[in-house]
Amino acid sequence: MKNQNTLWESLGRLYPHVRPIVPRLVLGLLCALGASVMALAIPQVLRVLINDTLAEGGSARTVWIASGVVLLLGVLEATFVALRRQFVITPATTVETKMRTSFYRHLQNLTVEFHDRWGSGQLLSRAMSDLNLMRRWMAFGLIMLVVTSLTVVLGVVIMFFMSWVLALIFLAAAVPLMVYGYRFRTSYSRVSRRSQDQAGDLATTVEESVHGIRVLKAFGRSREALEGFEVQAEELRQTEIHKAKSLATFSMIVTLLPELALGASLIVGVMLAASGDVSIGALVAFFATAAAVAGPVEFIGPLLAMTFTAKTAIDRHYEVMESENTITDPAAPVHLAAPRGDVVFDAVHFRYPDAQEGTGDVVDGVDLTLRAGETMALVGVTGCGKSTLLQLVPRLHDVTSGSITVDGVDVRDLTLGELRTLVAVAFEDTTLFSTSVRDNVLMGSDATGAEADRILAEALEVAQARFAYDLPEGLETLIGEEGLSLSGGQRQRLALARAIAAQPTVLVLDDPLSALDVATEERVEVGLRAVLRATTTLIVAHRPSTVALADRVALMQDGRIADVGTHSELLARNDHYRYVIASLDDEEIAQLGRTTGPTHDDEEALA
Ligand SMILES: Nc1ncnc2c1ncn2[C@@H]1O[C@H](COP(=O)(O)OP(=O)(O)OP(=O)(O)O)[C@@H](O)[C@H]1O
Repeated sequence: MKNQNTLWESLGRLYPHVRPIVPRLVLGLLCALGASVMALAIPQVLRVLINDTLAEGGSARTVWIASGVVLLLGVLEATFVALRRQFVITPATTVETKMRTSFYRHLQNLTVEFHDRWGSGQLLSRAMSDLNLMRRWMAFGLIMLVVTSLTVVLGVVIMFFMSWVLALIFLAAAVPLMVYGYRFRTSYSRVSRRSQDQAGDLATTVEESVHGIRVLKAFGRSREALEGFEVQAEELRQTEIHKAKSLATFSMIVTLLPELALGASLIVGVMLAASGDVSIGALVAFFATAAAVAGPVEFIGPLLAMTFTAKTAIDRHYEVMESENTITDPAAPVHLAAPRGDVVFDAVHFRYPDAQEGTGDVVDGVDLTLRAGETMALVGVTGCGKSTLLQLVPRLHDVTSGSITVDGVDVRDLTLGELRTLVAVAFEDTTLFSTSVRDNVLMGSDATGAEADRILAEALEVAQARFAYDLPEGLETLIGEEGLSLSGGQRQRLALARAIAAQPTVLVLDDPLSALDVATEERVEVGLRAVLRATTTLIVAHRPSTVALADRVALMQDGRIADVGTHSELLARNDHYRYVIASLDDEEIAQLGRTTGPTHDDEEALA
C-alpha cells in the first residue's frame, strides 16, 4: 500500500508528536536565524569599513575596531550554532523514542493476520531507520530549511538595497531553479521510496537467513542465500546510485545557476561602479552578501532531499500505524466472575483473508462442546484445520461466522486481557524470548515472590523441564534468541511449562509433545493428567500416546468435526479415525499423509 499524500499532508502528520517540543524548536530556529544574521552582518562591516573609513584614508584604529566587530560576530555565530543544537537535539530524541514506543505498542496490538502479511524487515526498518530519518529531519532538516530559506530571502533583500539591478540579475536564476526543483521533488520522492522499501526487503532477507541459518547450512544452501542477497543488495545499490545522481544533478544546478548569475552581475556591477551608479563599498558588500547567500543556496538541495526522504519515512510509518486492529476489546465487556471452563464451538466458520477464491472455509462449520475440566484430543489428517481452530479460541483470529463461548459467554464479549488469562496456549513451533528461563515460564502468570516460585517449580516438574535447574545459572540463565541454545524438546517443555504456569481455565495445546521421546512424553502425560483435572483442555494430537491422555476425541475432517467419542468408540465405528490413528502410529505414513492425505483406497485397506 503506497501513500499518495502530498508533501505537506505527510509532514503535517508529525505535528501532534512535535507539538510538545515546539517552544524548543522555535528557540532552536531563532538561534539558527541568529547565526545566519551574524554571517550576513559581516559583509556590512566590510562595506562600512571600505566606504566610510578606507576610502577616506582611515586610521589603523578603525581597522582594529572593524576586525574586533567581525571577530565578535564570528563568535556569536558559533555560539548560536551550539545553542541551536542544545535546544533541539534532546527533545527530538524524546519524540523519536515516544514514536518508536507507540509503533512497537501498535505492532503488539495488530492481528496475527497482519504479521503474516508483513515482512519482519519492513517492520524493523520502519521502527529503526525511518524513525531515525524523521528525527534527523525534525532536529536539523526542518530548522535548517526554514533558516536557509530566510537567509536567502534576507540576503537577497540586502542585495536589493546594495543594487536593485544586480539583485534582479541574481534573482533571474531562481526561475529555472524552481521549475527544475518541482521535477526533482517528484522523481526524488519516488526513488527515495524505492530505496527505503528495498532496504526493508533486504532486512527481511537477513532476518530470515539468520533465523533459518541451521536449515541453510544443513541443506548446503548458504551460497544460494548469499547469491539472492547479493542480487537484492545490488538492486539497493543501484537505487542509491540513482538517488545520489539525481541529488548531485540538482545540487549542481542549484550551485551553477546562481554562480552564472553572479558572473553576469559582476560584469554589470563593474560597469555600474565605473559610471558611479553604485559605490565601491556597496559593490563589495553586494558580492560578499552573495557569497554568504551562496552557501545556503547550495545547501537547499541536500535539505530538500532530506525533506523528501522524511516524507517517505512518515508515509511508511503511518502505513503501519493506520493498519486497523480488527481484534479488539468489546464496547461493553462481560466479566466471568467464577469461570468453570465449558467451551462450546457453535457453527464456527473461518477462512484466511488471503485464501483463494472458490476454496472452502478452512474451518467449515465446527460444532463441538467441551465440558468443564474435560480433556479433548483433536485428531485429523494434516492440513484439515486443527491448528487454525485452536487459534480461534484465544482470538488470534476471529471466527468469520458462528461463535465460540466460554461458560456461555462469546469470547468476543470478554476483554482480550481476561480471555487470554482464561485461555493459555502452547504451540508445536515454540517461541522463547531472550530472557531468563524464569521469565519465559512465568510469562502468563501474575504471581510474585514465593507463590511465583511454587508455580514455576510445579510447572517445570509437570513439563519434565527439570533440566532448567542444571543450566549454567539455573532458572536465571538467559536463553538465547528464540531459545536456539536449547534442544527442540527442551524448548517444547519450557513452552508447555509456560502454558501450565499460567494456570488457565482453558488450555489449548497444539501438539506440544511432538519433539519428546516416548519415555519423556509418558512422564509429561502423567504430570499433565494431574494438572488437567481442573482445566478444560483441547489438545491437537499427532501421536496415539497423546490421544490416550484425553477423555474424548474429536475427529476433524475437511474443516468439520466428523465424529466425537472416546478413543475406543471411534476406533470401533469410524473408518477415517482408524486411518488417521494408523497413520499417527507410523511416522512414515504420517509423512505421506502430509503430502497426499487419505484416499478412499487407503481407508479401505486400513479398515
Ligand atoms: N496464515 C495462513 N494464511 C493462509 N492459509 C493458512 C494459514 N495458516 C494455515 N493456512 C492453511 O489452512 C489450512 C489448515 O491449516 P492448519 O495449520 O490449521 O492445519 P492442521 O490441521 O493444523 O495441520 P497440521 O496437522 O499439519 O498442523 C491449510 O491448508 C493451510 O495451508
